[in-house]
Amino acid sequence: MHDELLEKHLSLVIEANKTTNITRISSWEDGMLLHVKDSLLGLDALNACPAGRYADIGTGAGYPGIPLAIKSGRETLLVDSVAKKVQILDGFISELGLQNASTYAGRIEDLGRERPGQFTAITARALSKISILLELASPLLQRGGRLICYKARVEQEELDHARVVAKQVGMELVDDKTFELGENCRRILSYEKVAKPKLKLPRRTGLAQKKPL
Ligand SMILES: C[S@@+](CC[C@H](N)C(=O)[O-])C[C@H]1O[C@@H](n2cnc3c(N)ncnc32)[C@H](O)[C@@H]1O
Repeated sequence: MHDELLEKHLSLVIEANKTTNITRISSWEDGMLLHVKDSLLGLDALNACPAGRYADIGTGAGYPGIPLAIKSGRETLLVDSVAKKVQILDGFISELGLQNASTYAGRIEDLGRERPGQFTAITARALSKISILLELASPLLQRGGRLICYKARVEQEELDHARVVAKQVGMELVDDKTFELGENCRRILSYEKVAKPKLKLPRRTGLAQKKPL
């Protein structure tokens, strides 16, 4: 049943992509590997988060958010700033009959202002550097909640800077695993909210990405 839903989502994505650009992946084989299998590599990390609401920030076509919503059963919010993508996601949710998923059309920073501390798990794939993800996720998370970052190869410089920013925004690296994914690799890093941020978050909308900490 779950696998059927995962496949149905992928076929809806491939179909929608013919008229609106929501992903650069267009073949079934690539989609099964680089969207479905890849998304599920973070399932253990998600299951390690405290019970509660989960958000996939910068979800695009719903990866990894929709496969993780299907497999975990968590209450899931799919967040994207592009209204057209969110409209397509709403169609996916209704076609798939997902009772536990909903969408937010807007910027992550605005969600952070509207629903501070309301999530126990956040995922982000192909969105930003880790330091930026930490800044965006911290205000959304309750203490003990986790940000799960899907990365490929990560330069030491990015990790070092993430460590500095994590301290500023009250987060700490708690898990770091690397998986094989076809010819590529996927590294999944989880950061836990351990303290109040040392600065007021979210900063003005756009600053996290335009003027990173
Ligand atoms: C490269 S896509 C990745 C999509 C998906 N996570 C994946 O891995 O296939 C990044 C997505 O993040 C969204 N995005 C970027 N910045 C955002 C922000 N500040 N708030 C909400 N969505 C954002 C974009 O609209 C885009 O759909």
